[in-house]
Amino acid sequence: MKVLVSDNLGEAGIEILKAAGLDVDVKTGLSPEELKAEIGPYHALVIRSASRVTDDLLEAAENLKVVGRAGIGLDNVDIPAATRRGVVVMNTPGGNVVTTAEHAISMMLSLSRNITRGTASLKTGRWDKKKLMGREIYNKTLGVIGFGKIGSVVADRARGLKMKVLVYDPVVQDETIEKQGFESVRIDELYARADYITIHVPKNKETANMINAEALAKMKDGVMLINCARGGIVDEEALYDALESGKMAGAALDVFAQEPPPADLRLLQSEKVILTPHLGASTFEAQTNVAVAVANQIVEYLKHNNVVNAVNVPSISGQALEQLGPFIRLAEKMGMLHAQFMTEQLKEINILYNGDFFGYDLMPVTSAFIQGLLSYRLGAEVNAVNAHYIAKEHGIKITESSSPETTDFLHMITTKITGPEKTLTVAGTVFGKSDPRIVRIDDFRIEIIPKGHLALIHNLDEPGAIGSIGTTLGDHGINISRMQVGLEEGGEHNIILLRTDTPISQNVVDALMALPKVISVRTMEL
Ligand SMILES: NC(=O)c1ccc[n+]([C@@H]2O[C@H](COP(=O)([O-])OP(=O)(O)OC[C@H]3O[C@@H](n4cnc5c(N)ncnc54)[C@H](O)[C@@H]3O)[C@@H](O)[C@H]2O)c1
Ligand SMILES: O=C(O)CC[C@@H](O)C(=O)O
Repeated sequence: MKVLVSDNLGEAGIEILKAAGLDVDVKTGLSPEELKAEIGPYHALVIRSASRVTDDLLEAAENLKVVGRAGIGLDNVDIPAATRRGVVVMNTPGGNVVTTAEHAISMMLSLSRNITRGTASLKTGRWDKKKLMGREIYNKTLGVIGFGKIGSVVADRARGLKMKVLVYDPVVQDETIEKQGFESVRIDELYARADYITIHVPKNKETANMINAEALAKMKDGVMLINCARGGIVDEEALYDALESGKMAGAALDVFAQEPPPADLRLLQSEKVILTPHLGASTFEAQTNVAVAVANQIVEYLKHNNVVNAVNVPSISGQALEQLGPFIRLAEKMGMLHAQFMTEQLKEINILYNGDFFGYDLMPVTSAFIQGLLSYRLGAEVNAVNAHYIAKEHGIKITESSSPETTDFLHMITTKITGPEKTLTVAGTVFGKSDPRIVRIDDFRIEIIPKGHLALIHNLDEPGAIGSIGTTLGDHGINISRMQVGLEEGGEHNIILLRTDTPISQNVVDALMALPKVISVRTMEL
């Protein structure tokens, strides 16, 4: 398996990839065209924020299975396009949280005490002691917008500096914020009361340009703003105007609408602005953390099919994988079984989970079922990442429900496929810790390991029927390793489920069909 590292990645991560036996190439600073020309043979792409993973790039990435972002932000990745093409996109939340929070605090302190302006003026031979009068942050009010991983660390560090902290986050409950000792307020109150405002929200439709002229007008005179989140959350022109008018006393920016910012960006000329070139996550510690995390995640996925921290497929890891893994494998086989039975158009998929599935989200199991079902018809491009998407694209309705009630088994998955004319129900369970079994096909109760060559035969419930089937298979050199016979509801037909050591070819099916007591034969490969 080949891994391309197209942005700077901590050495520790590269070592992990190599130690896992992966073939690693580090090629940084490639233009989009160069990256497109290189990507073809690679199975994994490791990026930070410089490489752009566009639909166009993905089209050329014919072997790509996973994009790993050493860091959090994924605004340089076309996630829907990756999903459509079955490429897992993963990031490493957590690894650079403290570092970025510390950067925001550093920016606030630097801004308050004119550290950068003092440095610059001294280097030009000046002694601007009077001009560069600062302000204390002690007892001042910090408004934190976004109380996620980074915002909550910033709030905690600010408390340590004896600041009063106000928090605005429409998602986090007031009680959660208050329990941690901070005051939860609405946004306008934060604007009205804060001496410093620091932004820690993701950039999305709602937050793009959220700090615009209107928001700036609501802020306290002399406020200072820190943005170590994403460029484009702050309207750079409106910010420049607020600084020029004296409404705002200073701003610290680590991120820009365009990176690097254009040389004619007016903000670059303002004395009241301090700037860093997206350095929020740039410490040795954070880069080691994210490099190690992304490398381990890629190894887990490429070598063990274990998806960790993915943003476009339900992630599963550790204990969850141990407990759900057998059900995931069972569900995929059940999907394959359905696909071979139900040859008509698919309209609807219903999945019912009975029993206690250890409290886990069962989405990975459902995805595996859909993957098994659709990949049989549509080929290997259907995988757990894009299975839901492809089903939706084909107009197939999917409903999933679960009930803690157990039936005949501790855990049971019942899947029903509806086509224009027929329905098919298949149920399965796992015996012990990892022994999958199909236990029902429509009303036929069975117990079969979903593996190998199977045949389902309908025959008349008359003496000699089963014997003639066994003899015909034997005449063609096919050994039956397992046979189950059931009586269909109503009693006229038998259903025989056979497992054979070798596949049953079409000429054998024809020979079976020629037997007077055989009504139908369907073979399956699981
Ligand atoms: N400068 C850097 O190098 C650097 C490094 C890491 C992360 N980041 C950026 O920092 C930001 C925060 O990262 P995080 O890991 O803390 O994310 P997170 O997902 O843990 O937290 C984001 C928080 O913002 C809240 N939020 C969403 N919309 C909001 C809105 N309209 N108003 C107020 N709150 C809102 C969410 O509820 C969530 O609690 C992201 O934009 C991330 O890309 C930058
Ligand atoms: O890789 C970087 O330096 C950017 C980090 C940061 O913006 C992130 O989103 O994790």
